[in-house]
Amino acid sequence: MSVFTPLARPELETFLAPYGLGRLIDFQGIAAGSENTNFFISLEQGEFVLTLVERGPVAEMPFFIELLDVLHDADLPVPYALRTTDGVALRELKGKPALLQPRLAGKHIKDANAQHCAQVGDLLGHLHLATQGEKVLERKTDRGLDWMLSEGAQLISHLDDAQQRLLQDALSEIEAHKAQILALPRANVHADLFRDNAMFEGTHLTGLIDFYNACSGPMLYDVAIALNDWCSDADGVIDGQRARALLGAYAGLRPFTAKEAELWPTMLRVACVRFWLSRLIAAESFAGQDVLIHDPAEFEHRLVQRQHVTVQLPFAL
Ligand SMILES: Nc1ncnc2c1ncn2[C@@H]1O[C@H](COP(=O)(O)OP(=O)(O)O)[C@@H](O)[C@H]1O
Ligand SMILES: N[C@@H](CCOP(=O)(O)O)C(=O)O
Repeated sequence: MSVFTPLARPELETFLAPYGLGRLIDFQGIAAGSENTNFFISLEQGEFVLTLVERGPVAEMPFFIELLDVLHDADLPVPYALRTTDGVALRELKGKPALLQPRLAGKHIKDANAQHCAQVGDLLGHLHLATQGEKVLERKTDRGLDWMLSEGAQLISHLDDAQQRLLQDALSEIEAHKAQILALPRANVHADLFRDNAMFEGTHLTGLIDFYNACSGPMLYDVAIALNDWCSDADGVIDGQRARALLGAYAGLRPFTAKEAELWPTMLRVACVRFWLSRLIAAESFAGQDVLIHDPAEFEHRLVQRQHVTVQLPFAL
């Protein structure tokens, strides 16, 4: 489980009092998640989630709070930091940055179908429309192309021969296309829109959570990250029906450009490298600990399958 910082009822009651949301009825640590400590909190006035930020870009909490405010104001189903009666959003508990957010309805789904994927494409399109161009809130990702190149170069000797060839080819491709990728149309990107960061009621998308990888960057990168998770089968092969549903819904809101269509296969591979590397690093650094570790091989297989991309971007000449 991933409750890194346990909390006792009295300290929680003291922390929650300034929100003016009534007495604490119940609270429960959330086992899912791998970065932060989260609790479901029942107060007299509703259901909430308390997050203690454990690692990652702690100093950049004001960016995440501002971005979620923008998206909430755009009526997107995202959490946002509730304010105390004195107007404070970012607080501290047990020495960690702490946020109280509304609890969103719905649950994660494991087996996505084309309807789920269309909803994901639609939400991603709205997220990008709300933040693209001059509206973008700048934040450089800490897991961008330079990070991939330097971490990849360090990790490559830990891999077997076939894996080394696969990774080396992908790193060379990143190096060769870096400038073109960074010149693609930009917005704020979630950068981690996996099934375990979205919630559904039936086929209705009710929540997008976990914005701690959000940054400013190429919108196509976000589409590739989402498609790699939502539209892959167990062997990493892209499911054409789900992929067309996601891409079609997205393109209905924001048509892809010619340059995006050209870089699409490359971007799918870049998005595989990003999570193959972060999972390899997590598997090494958290080995033997009680922390949720995702299987790095899943992205190795997806990267193998992305060597020949048959699902093109819907792009009108
Ligand atoms: N605002 C929210 N509403 C409902 N559930 C939430 C909310 N925030 C987090 N959760 C639940 O907590 C789990 C872990 O949250 P997440 O942000 O993914 O953690 P981590 O940053 O540690 O990966 C999610 O899978 C979800 O079930
Ligand atoms: N969704 C990711 C985990 C989040 O990435 P991280 O780099 O912030 O750990 C995955 O499934 O690997």
